[in-house]
Amino acid sequence: MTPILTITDATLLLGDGDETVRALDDVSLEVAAGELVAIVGPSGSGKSSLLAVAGALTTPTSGSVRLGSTDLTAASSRELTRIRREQIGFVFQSGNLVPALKSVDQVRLPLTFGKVADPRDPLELLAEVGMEHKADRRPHELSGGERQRVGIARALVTRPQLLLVDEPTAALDRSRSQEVVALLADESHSHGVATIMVTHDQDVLHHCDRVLEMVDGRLTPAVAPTV
Ligand SMILES: Nc1ncnc2c1ncn2[C@@H]1O[C@H](COP(=O)(O)OP(=O)(O)OP(=O)(O)O)[C@@H](O)[C@H]1O
Repeated sequence: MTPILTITDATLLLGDGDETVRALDDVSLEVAAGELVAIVGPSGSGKSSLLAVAGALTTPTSGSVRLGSTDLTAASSRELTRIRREQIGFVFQSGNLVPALKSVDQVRLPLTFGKVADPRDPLELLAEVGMEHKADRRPHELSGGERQRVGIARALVTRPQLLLVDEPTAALDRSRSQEVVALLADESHSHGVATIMVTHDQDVLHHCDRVLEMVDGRLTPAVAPTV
């Protein structure tokens, strides 16, 4: 099967002169449609850098990144902006919702930045993540887990091929964490989305199809899947 995301020999140097940090060191990764891949590893090991490179927010110093048939390392910044908006969904630590907007408008927001070929219906998507009954609520009226659900719906409204998720359970208790990652697994599997999730949370890894570990900018499949 052709992977959705293919990172080949990516190295990312950050900083300058004597202060240069090898944030990514010859990283290769393929993620297939419908696959949920977890990235674990110590603080400062390069996990955020990997998400930034996968999400076309940063171009690696060397190596290549392909999304479907598009080489992101060769694309113009205008093209990258379009790809990020239409083909990549981002989910952040605590939902990153806009304080003034109702849930349904949070989900609709990515559709207001320009034309999207085949958007999901925001209300249907809210129903799918179990939040249709709170479509009119604003973030301060929602729990942490509910905010994450809305954030996940917002990331999926453009039908992205790739979903990048940064520590989705950082602000959640154990049972909410399980629910949110189970939802991510379900959405990835049922809609064929290639998903990469960075997490420190060992308790949610059993929901993931693969677990990789980042150490000193290098990616290894060293972590045994936890059941
Ligand atoms: N803009 C920058 N300039 C210089 N060095 C940077 C920059 N951003 C990150 N780094 C360094 O690159 C390395 C990887 O950082 P990164 O944020 O990718 O790690 P991480 O695994 O996501 O960490 P955490 O779990 O704490 O979020 C670290 O050594 C960090 O200090």
